[in-house]
Amino acid sequence: MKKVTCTAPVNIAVIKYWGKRNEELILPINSSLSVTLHQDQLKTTTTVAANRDFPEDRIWLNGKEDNINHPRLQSCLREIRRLARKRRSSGDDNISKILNYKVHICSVNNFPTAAGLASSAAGYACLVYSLARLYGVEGELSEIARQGSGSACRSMYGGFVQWIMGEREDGKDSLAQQVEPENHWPELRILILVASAEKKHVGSTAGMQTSVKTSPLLKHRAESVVPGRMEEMIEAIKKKDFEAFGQLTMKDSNQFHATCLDTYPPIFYLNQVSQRIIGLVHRYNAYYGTTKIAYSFDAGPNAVIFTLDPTVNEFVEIVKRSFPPESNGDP
Ligand SMILES: Nc1ncnc2c1ncn2[C@@H]1O[C@H](COP(=O)(O)OP(=O)(O)OP(=O)(O)O)[C@@H](O)[C@H]1O
Ligand SMILES: C[C@@](O)(CCOP(=O)(O)OP(=O)(O)O)CC(=O)O
Repeated sequence: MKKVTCTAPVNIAVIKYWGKRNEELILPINSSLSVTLHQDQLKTTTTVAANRDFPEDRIWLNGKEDNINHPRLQSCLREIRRLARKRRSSGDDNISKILNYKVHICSVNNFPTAAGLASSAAGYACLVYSLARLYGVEGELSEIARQGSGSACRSMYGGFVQWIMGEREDGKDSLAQQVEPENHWPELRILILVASAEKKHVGSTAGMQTSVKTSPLLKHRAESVVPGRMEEMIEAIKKKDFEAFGQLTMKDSNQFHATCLDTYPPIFYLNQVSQRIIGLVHRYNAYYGTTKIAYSFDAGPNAVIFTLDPTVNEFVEIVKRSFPPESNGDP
């Protein structure tokens, strides 16, 4: 038996991906950019084992058996095995044996699954990386992780990562690329305020399909807004300019949720707690006359807060005062 265990962190998009031009290959209608969290925070841990006694491939997600025939899971397995076969044909005998075995995959998220906290990103990045290690496959793996879940390709790298949308129909140029490494902006802090750990009603995949079909705002965003924002965001990150970084992050999150509202029928991911957090952040920044805190919301009500180290304690105190424990269900 051969067994490998790996971990992969969640990434939080500050320029959001929303909408595909190819559903099967998972090719996006716009580029996106994210910050990958540290390995010791929100993460997936996956163990993959290959054994000659396993009669079939199987997967367990958070302790419960899941559907191994899920097309996205099958795409990742097929692509990694294809690369492994290529390696075998170039003379690597160790791989031959394992390629004849079935695999068991066991994956655990240390945070809520399918609650808008990018579990599919960490989950598929971890799956692809673990399988690659099992089969001794190396090289550009973001293209395979992308076929599990679009946002997963960005979790293949640490630090600040862009997913370049690409132009080719076969998706070979739709890849993740590190913009700056993990240690680039050590003062940057990310806090997650969990407004609800419930599974969301409209998943990202289905939600963005409806948006592509019905939202004129999404088309405008992809064609005329995101290209400029990608450039501005990369510059803000390179210069460690929090004012620019924070404002772009909030504006992009707001526009993403505006496209959800522009979708027909509309999709609501934010709830009253999210709206109160947005108000709190803007009041805090207005008080200081500068952007000291920024928020971003994925496809769910949970807030991701970006700030710099000296601001953390004061802001956390304000959140605690605004959402006392007895107000139940709040962060
Ligand atoms: N550890 C994992 N291993 C494999 N697949 C996973 C894992 N975690 C989540 N997934 C898959 O991802 C799905 C959830 O993805 P979905 O996009 O709906 O939510 P999310 O990723 O938590 O939120 P969002 O992408 O909006 O931030 C799960 O139903 C499961 O199929
Ligand atoms: C709002 C988002 O988090 C949407 C993520 O969508 P997914 O990557 O989960 O969607 P699929 O490609 O269909 O699996 C924004 C982002 O992470 O860029």
